[in-house]
Parts: sequence; structure tokens; C-alpha cells
Amino acid sequence: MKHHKYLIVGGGMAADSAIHGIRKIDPSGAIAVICEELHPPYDRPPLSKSLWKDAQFESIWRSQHNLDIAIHIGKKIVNLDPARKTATDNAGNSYTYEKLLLATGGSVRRLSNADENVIYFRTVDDYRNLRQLCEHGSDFVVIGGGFIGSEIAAALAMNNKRVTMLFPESGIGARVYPRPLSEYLNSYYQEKGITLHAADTVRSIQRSGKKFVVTTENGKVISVDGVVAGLGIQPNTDLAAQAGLEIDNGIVVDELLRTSNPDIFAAGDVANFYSRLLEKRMRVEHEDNANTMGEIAGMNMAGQKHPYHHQPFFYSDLFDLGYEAIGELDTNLEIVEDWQEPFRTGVVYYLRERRVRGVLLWNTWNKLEAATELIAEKNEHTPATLLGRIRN
Ligand SMILES: NC(=O)c1ccc[n+]([C@@H]2O[C@H](COP(=O)([O-])OP(=O)(O)OC[C@H]3O[C@@H](n4cnc5c(N)ncnc54)[C@H](O)[C@@H]3O)[C@@H](O)[C@H]2O)c1
Repeated sequence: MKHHKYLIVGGGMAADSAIHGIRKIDPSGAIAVICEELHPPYDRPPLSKSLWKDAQFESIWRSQHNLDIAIHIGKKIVNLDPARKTATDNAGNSYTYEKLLLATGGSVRRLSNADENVIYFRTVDDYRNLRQLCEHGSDFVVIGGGFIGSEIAAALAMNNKRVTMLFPESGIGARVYPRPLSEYLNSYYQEKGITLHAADTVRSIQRSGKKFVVTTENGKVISVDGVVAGLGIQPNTDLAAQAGLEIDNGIVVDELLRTSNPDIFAAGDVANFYSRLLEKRMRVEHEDNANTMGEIAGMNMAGQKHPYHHQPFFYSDLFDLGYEAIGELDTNLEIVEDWQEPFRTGVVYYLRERRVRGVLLWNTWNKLEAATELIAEKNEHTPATLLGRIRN
């Protein structure tokens, strides 16, 4: 039985940020990290973005230099007993703790009717597998039109691969971007040489020698060298549920990022928190959330009382288009589009009850502060009060 003041379950970006958060406050309390993945913490965004351009692979690893932690790679906590403050891993090792963090992240959604060699893209191993396929392969199918689908399709096309995209919505990023922008992205991706099958899904994916044969519900048959899928994730809540913690679309945490057990915290993709600014509970699956929430959780585990009031933030690169986004980007909200140059440069506002809840800064840079203030000020708006408000 090993005792640690702090036990961190998970080895992703939220876990790594929590280590740094703890060490800001407590320079010497014993920290153990139990990391199911076979790698120490690394940055995920480069896997679908900069590593396909000019970034060096080694740059993804996050530094734990001088932090004095015990990291158990390839181990999974399978039992958590909050009454005894004890966690047990899949090799039968037990760990006791004073404060525990659940940074268990999410698991990729999979297709039921597909060959097992489809790459459900999320980890560094998925990146390596795809890179290996790229060495000899020239034709790829990308399934899903969300963040991973749009970024990986662009990355492959920029690396001179022939790409076919397949997704159930009418347009790329349809859950996040307003319809005209999503439709523009369809034509933009086609201009870049990508074949699109929108409003279509997979009937089956089978192996034929070294090739994959993808058959769609609309009857298309596509033979390729590799299939990559980004179908969304599901929060890993099994351990929290087994420990009797409150679950509701993720692990429910309070402002201080404590679960329904005050000695157990949660952060990152798995945590469902209340956003005072957006006035709703939410679970956010972006890097910035993992980093900022992880750090605050770590500081609070070490005795601080910092409420988590950060606004959700994310960004993406799609060929030569890029953007930053803040707040809640949901196409079910009222949308005000303000294009300086249609679909090349502009700002999109997302409103609920006449207040701005989210801002998409499309090729519009250094305006994050203005967008953040607009959400925080909580004034009522109409299209007339927003048009021209934020410009490059
Ligand atoms: N730039 C960023 O912030 C960024 C980049 C990459 C990934 N991520 C995060 O990583 C996670 C995973 O990304 P993702 O792209 O997988 O999720 P996503 O939720 O962005 O997109 C999921 C997509 O899956 C597709 N889909 C679902 N079921 C399908 C089916 N049966 N057949 C075909 N398509 C189907 C839909 O097109 C949907 O848009 C997300 O939480 C995302 O926020 C973020």
C-alpha cells in the first residue's frame, strides 16, 4: 500500500496541469499519477494540427522537470473506495490518498460495423499509426465532420493525400458554425481537392488485402489505404460511478471543482461544472479547459479556494483559415454574422435571451479580450448593436 498526499487518476493535459497547480502551492507533498496510456502527458492539439505542418514531434511532450512526482505508466485505477480513501489499479496495487483528482477524460465513440483497423483519432499512438499508413498510402477516408474530421482531412490533403470525407450533417462543423459558413467550408474543402459525402453514413468498412472498402448508406463504395474517424467522445465516468459520486453528463463538480465527495476533485473533459458567466452547467472538451481547470483543481487540492470561472476557449486551423472562439458556440442559439469579407474574415455572435454567450473570431486576431468582455458584461444586444463591434 503506497500513501500519497495527492493521487491523480489520468495522465492527460488536465492531469499534467493539476500537477503544476499543486506544486505552485505545495512544493513537496507526495504526488502520484496513474496513467493508463503508455506515455507521459503530452499536448493533443499538435496531433491534428501543427505536426502535419512544420512542428517537431518531440515538442508535444509536457515537462515534469523538477516536480518530483511518481508516475505509473500503463496502469489503470479499477476501484475507488472513498470511505477508505484508497484506489486500486489493474495490477492489484493499492494507493491511499488525502486528495484525489479524477482526470479520466473521454473515450472515442466507435462504429459497430467496421474493421478493427479504423483509426479513431485521439492519442499519440493514433497519430503514429496514421503517419505510418501515410508512408505508403495515398487515399484516405475521414469519417466525421467535427473537430477531428475537419482538421485531419485538411492535414492529410496538405500532405498530398487524396481524401474523401463522410459525415451525417449537411456541412462541415455544422454543430458549431452557422449554416452559410458550414456550406462555404464544404465548397472550400472541395476546392482543396477533398471529395465530400455529406448527409451520409457508414454501412460497413471491410478489409480487402491491404485496402479498406468503405460502403456508405447512400451506396457509395470507396477503396482506400486508411480510414480515420472522429465521432466524438464519451466522458469516462465508470470509476466515479462505482465510487458513488454524482454523475450527470460527466462527473458533477462544484465551483471549487470538488465532486460530491469533498476530497475527490475532477477536471478536464470529464468534469461537468457550472459556468457562472454562461449561467449553465456544461462539460467542455477542449485543451484550454483541460489546462485551466486542471491547474485550478490542483491548487484547490493543495488547500486554495479558487472558484473556476473561466470562459470556454478553443481554436482551430483549417488549411489557411484559422479562428479563435470563446464562450458557448451552439447553432441552436440566435446567430448574428458580421462578415468583413464573407467567410474569410469576420465575427459570429451567438445569443441566448438577447445576451451574447459565444463569439467566433474567424481570421480575426487579437480580439479575444473584447469578445470575453462582451460575454461578461451581460448587456442585451440586437444585430444593430453588434455589427461592426469587433473588427480586425
Ligand atoms: N480544435 C479543437 O478544439 C479540437 C480539435 C480536435 C478535437 N477536439 C476535441 O476532441 C473531441 C473529439 O473530436 P471529434 O471531432 O471526434 O468530435 P466532434 O463532437 O467535434 O464531432 C463528432 C462528429 O462525429 C460525426 N459522427 C457521429 N456519429 C457518426 C457516425 N455514426 N457516422 C459518421 N459520422 C458520425 C459527426 O459528423 C460529428 O460532427 C471533441 O471533444 C473535440 O472538442 C477539439
